[in-house]
Amino acid sequence: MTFEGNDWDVEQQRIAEVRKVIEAKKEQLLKSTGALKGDIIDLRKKFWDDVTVNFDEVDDAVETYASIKQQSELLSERERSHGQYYKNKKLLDRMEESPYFGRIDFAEDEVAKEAIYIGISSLMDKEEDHFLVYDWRAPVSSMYYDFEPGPAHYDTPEGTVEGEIELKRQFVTENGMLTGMFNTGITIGDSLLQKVLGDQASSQMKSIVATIQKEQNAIIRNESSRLLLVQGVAGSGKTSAAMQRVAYLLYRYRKQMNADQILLFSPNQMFSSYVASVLPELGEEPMQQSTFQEYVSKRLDDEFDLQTPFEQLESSLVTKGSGENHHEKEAVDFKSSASFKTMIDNYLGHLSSNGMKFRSIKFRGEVRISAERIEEFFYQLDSAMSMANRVDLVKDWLSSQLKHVEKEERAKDWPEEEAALLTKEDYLKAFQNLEQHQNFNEETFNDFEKEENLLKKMVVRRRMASLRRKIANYKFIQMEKVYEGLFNESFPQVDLQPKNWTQISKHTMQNVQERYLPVEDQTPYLYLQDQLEGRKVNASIRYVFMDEAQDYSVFQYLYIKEMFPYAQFTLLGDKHQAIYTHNHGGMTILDKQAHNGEAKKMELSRSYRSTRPIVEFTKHLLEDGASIEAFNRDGQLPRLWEVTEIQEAKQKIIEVVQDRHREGHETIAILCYSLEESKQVNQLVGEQLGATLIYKETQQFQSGVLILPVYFAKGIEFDSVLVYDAAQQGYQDEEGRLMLYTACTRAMHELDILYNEKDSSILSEIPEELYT
Ligand SMILES: Nc1ncnc2c1ncn2[C@@H]1O[C@H](COP(=O)(O)OP(=O)(O)OP(=O)(O)O)[C@@H](O)[C@H]1O
Repeated sequence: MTFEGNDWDVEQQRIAEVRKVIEAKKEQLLKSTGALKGDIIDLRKKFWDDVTVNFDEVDDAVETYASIKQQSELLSERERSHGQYYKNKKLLDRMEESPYFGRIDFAEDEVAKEAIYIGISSLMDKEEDHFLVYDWRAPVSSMYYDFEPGPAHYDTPEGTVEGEIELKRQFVTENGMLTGMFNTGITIGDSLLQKVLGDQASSQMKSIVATIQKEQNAIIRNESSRLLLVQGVAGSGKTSAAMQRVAYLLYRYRKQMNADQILLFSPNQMFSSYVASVLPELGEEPMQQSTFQEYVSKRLDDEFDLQTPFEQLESSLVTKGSGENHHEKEAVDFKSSASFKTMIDNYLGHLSSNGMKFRSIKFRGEVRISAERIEEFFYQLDSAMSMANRVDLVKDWLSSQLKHVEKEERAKDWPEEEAALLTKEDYLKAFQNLEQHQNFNEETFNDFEKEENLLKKMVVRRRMASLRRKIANYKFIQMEKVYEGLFNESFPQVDLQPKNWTQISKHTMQNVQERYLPVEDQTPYLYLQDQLEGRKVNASIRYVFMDEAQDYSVFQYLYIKEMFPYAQFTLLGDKHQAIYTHNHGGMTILDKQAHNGEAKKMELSRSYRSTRPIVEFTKHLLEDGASIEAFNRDGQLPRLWEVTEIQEAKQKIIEVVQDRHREGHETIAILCYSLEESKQVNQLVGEQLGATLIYKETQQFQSGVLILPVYFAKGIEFDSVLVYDAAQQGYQDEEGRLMLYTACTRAMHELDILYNEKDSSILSEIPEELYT
């Protein structure tokens, strides 16, 4: 709508005034920062001037230590404040560009009426009396997202405040100048959202605070649920909601919590880098981010050749239909389930009385404490104790046994021989050691016998260090054998076993013996290990977010949950994008039943990413896609291109990509069924298009022409998407359908689909008027 000149001018005038205040605050900040910076430089330069260094006597050393500590605390306190100032300055810079994005005029009654301006952070006037801008996360700001003009209310710690919104307005400001202004509730649809969604894709996710939708706001501000499940269709803003929720929680609990106490599990590293900029953009520190695979690798990489989830998926995709992976699928399904966890719990009960496997402790090639002795010691311990307690007692016992071994070894000849070969540095070290611990002076060190004893002790200690380390790390348990025992006939669990248990068992044992651990065995293996070793839980994390949650198995979720017992969980995902092998047809952790009903579930059914024609098209790829709503943004109908031979495909891809380039699109993805297919397509057109092949998950997301398998594109979006060979066999079953849906829903503005023979494919189910 057009505004009367007056309204526009008044708002532009206010922006200018607020910018002046921002400018003044920046100057003030700069002054204090300048002083601080000077302090820091000074402190660093003169660090040692104010420290009295004296190690002559013990008392002097203690004093020296205290004075260094005091000085470095002073320095780090100054550095921390400087960091805070720097952060505030960046926030003010951003606010100077665009001081606020929204306004509501809220009247509690005839007298108490206020124009509330909403921005990324709050701002007080010069006198620090009134809010010129309210933080979008403040209680009063929630009305901006939740209500159209008319009756409205918001919650405060003191209770609910009711009133009337008389005006709701959105602003677009660039470089401090008002470039757009919309009164909502009068215009049809959301003009600002239209504008934002029409923008080009970016290699970094953007914040959505100016246009958060009501249903997303409910997710962002939810505080009551310990477990929040968000099922949202592709492009409905799940990841966006998760990011703004992190920012909200950091604001809401700013006195009790910092960003290090929030952890996001993301699907892959490419995604991690894609979302990394959102929180800094909102003036917050980024939360911790990890992929579950990173955690698993850290724990098991030394011991096993680990399959990655992508390798698992690729292998299942390329062998699909060949009948080769039939048993594998059954194994994956079972090992991903809660039943398998129950089976392991039962197995732990069984291990309590027999079946533990230990490793003999060898030193210099000789068994010093045999596996049988360790086993005997373990099983004579009170079985009422937990397994982890008993294992710990074994560890203590072994450490003490090792002392005897050490003593015996010192009496042998080899330490003396090895001591003769010690370097000068070693001697010096020994001497210092002696001085420190035994108050020796130089003369007594010349005592030959003492010197020799000390050196022998040192030699033996050194040789035994790695053994001690191994014992401290529970390497005396033969973990891989204990895991194998789970699949052994001596532990019958008939009621829980799946149909092909014998075959599954054989295959698993073979893998473990070959030191290869497929994805489905990794979490169960870690779980069993943790139960035996009594791994410490992480008590500091308060919130855990799991994005693309449909891709985690029930077992993985239960494992993660136990790892963070004090955390509240937010799981976000889409059952229609469940393309991982363990989830076909089954329940995902987004289902309430997976949590015994103890969860709050919220649904997002409107898709914001893609244009209306793309959403209308993609929802027909699903059998139950009818409830998916499109946001009203215009665009071209998706284009289907029939090609019958490879040279024709090559020609078409080049033509389409060049057209999209000409139209001004920067991020163009050619999405393929598998990595194998991506490589073939790259061979075909990669060079000519200057395309980048994404072949591993650690690659950074970038703009340009990208060729990648669908599973790498999860969670990410592109201006234009070309799906290659969409009628191929692999896309025909239920799993394939979800993959094709995932692929097509990555497109923001343009969707092109290449196919060979569409008649018998899923594409033939789509009404013809939805594409050209
Ligand atoms: N309220 C909003 N305002 C502006 N943009 C939005 C809003 N909600 C979503 N978007 C945009 O829609 C796109 C999709 O959002 P997002 O990636 O968060 O969705 P998603 O549900 O996680 O998608 P998927 O499941 O397909 O990965 C992004 O470009 C995001 O910026």
